[in-house]
Amino acid sequence: MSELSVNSFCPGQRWVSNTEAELGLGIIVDADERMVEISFPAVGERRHYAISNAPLNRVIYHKGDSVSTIDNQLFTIEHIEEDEGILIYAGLTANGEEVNISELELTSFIQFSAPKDRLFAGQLDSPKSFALRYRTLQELETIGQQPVQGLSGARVQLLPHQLYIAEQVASRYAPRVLLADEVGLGKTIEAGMIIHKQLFTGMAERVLIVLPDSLVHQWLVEMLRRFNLSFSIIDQARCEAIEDNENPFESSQLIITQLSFLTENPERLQEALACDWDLLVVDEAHHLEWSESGPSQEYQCVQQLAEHSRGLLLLTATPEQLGIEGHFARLQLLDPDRYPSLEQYLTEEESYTDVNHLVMALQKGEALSDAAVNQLQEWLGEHQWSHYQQLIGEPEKAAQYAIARILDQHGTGRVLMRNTRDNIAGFPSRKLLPYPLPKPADWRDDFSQLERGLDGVLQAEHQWGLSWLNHDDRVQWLKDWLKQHRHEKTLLICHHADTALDLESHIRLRVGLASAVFHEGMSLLERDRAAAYFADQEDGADILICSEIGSEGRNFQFAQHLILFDLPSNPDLLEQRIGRLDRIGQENTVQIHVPYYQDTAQEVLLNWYHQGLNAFEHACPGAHHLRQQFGDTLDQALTNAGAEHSQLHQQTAEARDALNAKLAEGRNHLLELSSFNQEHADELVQNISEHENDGELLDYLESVFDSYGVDSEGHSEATLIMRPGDHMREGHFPGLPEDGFTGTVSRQKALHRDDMQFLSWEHPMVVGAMDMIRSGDKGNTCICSIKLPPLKAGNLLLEAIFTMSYQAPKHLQLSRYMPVQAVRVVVDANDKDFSNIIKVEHFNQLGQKIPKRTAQEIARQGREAITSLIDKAEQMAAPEQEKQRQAALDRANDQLGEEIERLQALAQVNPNIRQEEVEHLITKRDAIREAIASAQLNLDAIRIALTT
Ligand SMILES: Nc1ncnc2c1ncn2[C@@H]1O[C@H](COP(=O)(O)OP(=O)(O)OP(=O)(O)O)[C@@H](O)[C@H]1O
Repeated sequence: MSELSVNSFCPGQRWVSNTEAELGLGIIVDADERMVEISFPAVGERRHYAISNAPLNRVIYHKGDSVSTIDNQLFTIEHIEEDEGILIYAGLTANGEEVNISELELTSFIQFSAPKDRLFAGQLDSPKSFALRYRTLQELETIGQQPVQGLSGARVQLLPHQLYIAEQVASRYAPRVLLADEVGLGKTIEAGMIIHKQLFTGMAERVLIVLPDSLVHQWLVEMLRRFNLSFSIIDQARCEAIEDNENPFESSQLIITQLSFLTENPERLQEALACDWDLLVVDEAHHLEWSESGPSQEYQCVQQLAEHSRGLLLLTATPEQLGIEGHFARLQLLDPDRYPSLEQYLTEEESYTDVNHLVMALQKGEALSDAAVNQLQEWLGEHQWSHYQQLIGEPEKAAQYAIARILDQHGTGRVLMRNTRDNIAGFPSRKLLPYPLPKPADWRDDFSQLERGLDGVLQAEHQWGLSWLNHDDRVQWLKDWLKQHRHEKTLLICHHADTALDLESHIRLRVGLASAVFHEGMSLLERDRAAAYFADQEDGADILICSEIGSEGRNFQFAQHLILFDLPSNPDLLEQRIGRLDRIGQENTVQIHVPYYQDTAQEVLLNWYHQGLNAFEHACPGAHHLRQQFGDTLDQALTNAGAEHSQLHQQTAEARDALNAKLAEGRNHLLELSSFNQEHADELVQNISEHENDGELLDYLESVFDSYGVDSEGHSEATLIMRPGDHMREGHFPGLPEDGFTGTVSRQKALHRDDMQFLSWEHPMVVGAMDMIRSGDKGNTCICSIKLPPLKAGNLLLEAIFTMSYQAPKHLQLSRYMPVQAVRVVVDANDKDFSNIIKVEHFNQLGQKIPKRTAQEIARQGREAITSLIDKAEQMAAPEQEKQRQAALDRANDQLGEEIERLQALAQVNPNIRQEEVEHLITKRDAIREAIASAQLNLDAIRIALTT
């Protein structure tokens, strides 16, 4: 081809820009001795260049290349001729038709992006860009191999119990789980981590969070501030702003909405149901009431959504708050195969102690009695038993296998995760401070005669009606107390909004404290403002007075004092109230102040909670059960307040101890086993900590910023200020706002400084930059010179990087079986394999940049030699293709095989499992296998080095 005119410009010739590849294929319009004019029809632009340094490369196709004409006719070149400087390509179309096409007739819509095409089109990158590209692949490979992938970027303290649950749950395909940690242990954070990991690893794309009204803002802020996840709220206002026929739930991938919005607007529910969801998250799930007589509207709404979503996270600290049936119904929402009937569930609960004993024996490696072996065989079922038998030569592995199956299929199941304060060190204690007040003379005890029944006594304000503030001694007590505790942040919870409102205005006027009120009559915005005013440490409210809605989900751990102005009749609600302060981040003993009237039902309830359940100073896991067990006796005691009730307290306390012991032996221990494993959790923490702050990320970012023209300057240790530079290569840099931002790689700093973002390998800017580099072509071709003494001068060396690529429907999520794994090959003209001898660092350090024109000349003149080097490299890398396919297949078989096996085992005990379900999984596994089998190893980047 050397006789073809490659360097002189002639109108009609096709050239390409070296610096603006996106312009497509250009046509020379005019050329004289000094200037050349070129038009780029694909983008409708023209450029004028001085001939001496025009950044243009002549495009000459070669025999065997497939090219397209302006009319989109594809042909393969057979022969090339030149006619007065213009190339004529002769070739064959797909139908075998012979064509003669002038280069003028070729399509202008081409982009050279494959490394080989770019190299021969003279589009060469600097050694720095090549090094950055390869480093990006290596970093992606490291990230993809870490079990903590997706969990390390959140701006949170690394708490083992949360990381453990998040890792366990988020690694599953379409997880369906009830997160039931005790109040305040961080379920929102766990859910955030799970969502983030699923999104980060491509296992989920569309997420719907359904919340009680009062928690919308808090979730929105937590998701953004802690996880960089930007959710959109869909409510009435947003729907009105959206076009008539557009489904508002399609307007974003990440959506938060209110449960009440869906139950009150059936057409909106239908719109939500019309969408495809990967993950549905429902907070305060105990509100989804269900009983055999009929499910609540809320339950039905979530049930429909749950059927339309692959994954489901239900969050509640008090799963049994509204009854065991409701708890069961929610478990059934999550995993109908595992929880086919209430009856079976109740029977199973009875056998948790036996399950626990067997699991413990297996864990300790004890010899099993004949009875235990029979039991194990029965529980495992035929298929799993035979698998267990096969493993028996490796006792530990066999035991682990059996334990996992028993816990899942006969224990508390893999859908229920619960951590308790007992598992977690460092929680502050709680202290009850009761304040007895003499019973007023006009007190009405007989609540059967009161309009509000028991509430008329527990919520004393009802005794006096509208003028209650003048009569109720709790009000004076409160004023006195507040005067003694001025400027100590205090949360007061009472049942009714009206009570909260009356109290707040009274306190504000009479005590002169900065106060705020929080109740269901306020708009969401007003409530959030009130909560923020209370949270403000410098100019904020000293006291926040809440109605019952303040007792759920909200974060008030910066306060130490909780005043319970009345007591709820449900002990789970009591725990929810205390949980506002007794949560992660509380640094002091939580002081629970309870004013009450002596010799009234208030005193009876207080004493029963305290002496019977010990519910003020400790979370009481069996509270709901005990409330049911002692319901009648307690109700009687409440009507007979003046009597002695120590026997009831003692009986309750004994039952509590017995129940706790039973739970510890059975359910709770099983839950603990599946919800927490200290050793594994510590490994996760260590794994994240190890990679943090090691300088690698900042160093990487420096190279990226340097290459893409982003300005950055040091702010303080481990902290950078970043902003778009004046000479930024791309108009836009992913994740970098116009006015820049400050980011730190120090987790501690990020936790204390809201004005800084937490920079990690999972930060959107870092992910965006890596994605841009990986999917773009910058850095995929490079020609340099290298001096390596043993190698003779004047030879070409090729460093080729390959990665696997595949075409598969997104829902198969192939990336989780086939993470990035670059293959690097170095070869010379004698076919000698230097891959393990000349490392990438050698090239990076010894490779010298050479003038672009010279490099382009090398590419042109060395085309044949380079092509043959690439062919050789492809042959050398080829076996990796099979290896990577096999590794991906193994991963897919492991994960999906386990799921199929589980379903088959459950089907033996649960006739509801349909054969189609099993078949569906098998079909999916086959599709994944097929996609993996067609994955190809492709050339990602090439660097040619001329030895000197
Ligand atoms: N890992 C963490 N790092 C920093 N703060 C955390 C972490 N986990 C939880 N928190 C904080 O602790 C508080 C309680 O967390 P969260 O709201 O997730 O708890 P919860 O279990 O959902 O509570 P509830 O049962 O009341 O709904 C929140 O203020 C949260 O921001």
